[in-house]
Amino acid sequence: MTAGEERPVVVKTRWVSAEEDEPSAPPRGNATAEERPSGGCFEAEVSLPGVTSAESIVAEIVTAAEAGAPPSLYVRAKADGGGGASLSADVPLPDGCDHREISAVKWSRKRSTLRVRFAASSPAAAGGAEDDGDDEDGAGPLAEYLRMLGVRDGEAGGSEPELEEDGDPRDGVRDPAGEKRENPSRADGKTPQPTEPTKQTPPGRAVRASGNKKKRRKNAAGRGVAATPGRQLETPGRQLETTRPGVSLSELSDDLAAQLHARGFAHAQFITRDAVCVVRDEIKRVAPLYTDGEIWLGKHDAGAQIAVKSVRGDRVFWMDPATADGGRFDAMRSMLRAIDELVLDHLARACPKRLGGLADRTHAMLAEYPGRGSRFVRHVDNTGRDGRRLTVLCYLNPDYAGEHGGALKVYDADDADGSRGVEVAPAAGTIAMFYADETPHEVLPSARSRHSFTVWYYDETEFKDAETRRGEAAAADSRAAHMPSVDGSGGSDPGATLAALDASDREAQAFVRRMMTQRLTPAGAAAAARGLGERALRTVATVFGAPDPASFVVALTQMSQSDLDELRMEITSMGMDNAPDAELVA
Ligand SMILES: O=C(O)CCC(=O)C(=O)O
Ligand SMILES: [Fe+2]
Repeated sequence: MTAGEERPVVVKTRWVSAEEDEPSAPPRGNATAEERPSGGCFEAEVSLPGVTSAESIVAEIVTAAEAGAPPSLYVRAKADGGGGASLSADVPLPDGCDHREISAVKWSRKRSTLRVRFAASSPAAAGGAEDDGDDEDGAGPLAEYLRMLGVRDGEAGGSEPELEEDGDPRDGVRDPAGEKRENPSRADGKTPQPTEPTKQTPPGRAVRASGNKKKRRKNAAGRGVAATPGRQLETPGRQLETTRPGVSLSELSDDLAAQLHARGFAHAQFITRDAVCVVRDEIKRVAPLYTDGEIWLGKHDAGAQIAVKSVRGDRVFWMDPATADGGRFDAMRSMLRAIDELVLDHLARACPKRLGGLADRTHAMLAEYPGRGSRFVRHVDNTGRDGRRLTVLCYLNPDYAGEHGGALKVYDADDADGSRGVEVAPAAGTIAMFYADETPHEVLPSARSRHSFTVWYYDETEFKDAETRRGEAAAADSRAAHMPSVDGSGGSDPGATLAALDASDREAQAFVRRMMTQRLTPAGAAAAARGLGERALRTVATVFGAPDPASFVVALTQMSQSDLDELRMEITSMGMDNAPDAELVA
């Protein structure tokens, strides 16, 4: 364990027997750290004196750079008051503890302790649990859990007493599958606000919607979809906005337009639950093709596109027309046609000022938030004038219930402190839309798998301007491979964002990932940085906020381990803290 710089951090570890781990079991004597019981779990309790909110804790599992070193639970936090002392603890995880399987997390605000339980690995899993060099899961579920704790813990207090409870350590222990969890959103509907990251959702391979407007209008009969009466969903402590009685496409458009006028976003029941089931059945076929949703870390002109699960936890698949037209996605295509008609023919007329210039759209992005607290922190989709004007989502969750969490939370464009967010349940067939260039929104932690698809409609003029800028940038710098290509010329696989990254981007990305998921020494990090190509190093320096590549390498060599840890944590928690020089762009 490494104690923090200014305050003592006490770490207690122990093996917990299966009986004690079972919430309904009567208390038993604890197993000691040495006696590993069969079944049960390994528990690490980290006391963080002076820390009063889970929001100021970042925790992750790090795998050491050196072969053979055990993975560890690395916790860093800021104490309140007096300049906010930094605390950190590095808890090596013993053999027999599956560092990939967090079975419970509890934050006790009263005692300022964070308790994390890991499943005991089965003999077969124990072998497989060794670091295989795949760092994808490094910052995984624990960080997400902590975000959930942050959501539940806070000033408003009250509705989730187990988080504040001292006493029996079994209190408040959570089921990672979310089975027994209450809605992870705070009862007052508020979510702790990261200072707002500017963030965009990637258009992927953007395309013009097939055909011209007239043709689309002709095709968009909306067959196979029908609006139906909505229902109200309740969740402990608050009511989610959901749906309203179904109507025709033009009536639906009138309603949505009125909502857009009044508050900048809109939602309604769009397709039936049955239609949702058919679509879900269709998209099962592409399930293996989903890849991690990515965000852009860095600035507009330099950065790396990477997956940061704690910021954006979905997996996505871009459905290009060739796939959609392949004859196997009839319901999906029918739904898209109906949405095109709704937006391009009805809403564009009803909201001429903001939507009158809509012409084309991106491919449909299928997304799944896999549960386990996966979320997408508050962001605005289009902060770079990339042409996207309207975001349209349709939710594909036939059995959604409020306690599953995962609500879309939408804020007024001028709601800087995020106090006036409205939650929309991702219930089967609900359509939601908002202005892509001005509406902050987030996906609250989802305890269950949550499916949706999204299309972004372009404003023609802004899009053309963006295209011109991209053309210029591409001529100057082939990094334009990052940017959407309207004609699909950037590659043949719209799902594989990574494929569009050139070699130096990949190099930069690998370095950033390594920095975020492995506990490198400063010398090791500097050596790795020196090994980067010139352009990758430039990108990486920008991501880490260095003025230039050389200073970045020098800074790494001069850093202490705790400086480096701090830097890593800053990057890991981007989006929570909005590191000052960085933009988050998805
Ligand atoms: O799924 C949602 O409700 C919103 C997702 C989102 O904000 C995005 O993909 O940019
Ligand atoms: Fe978004």
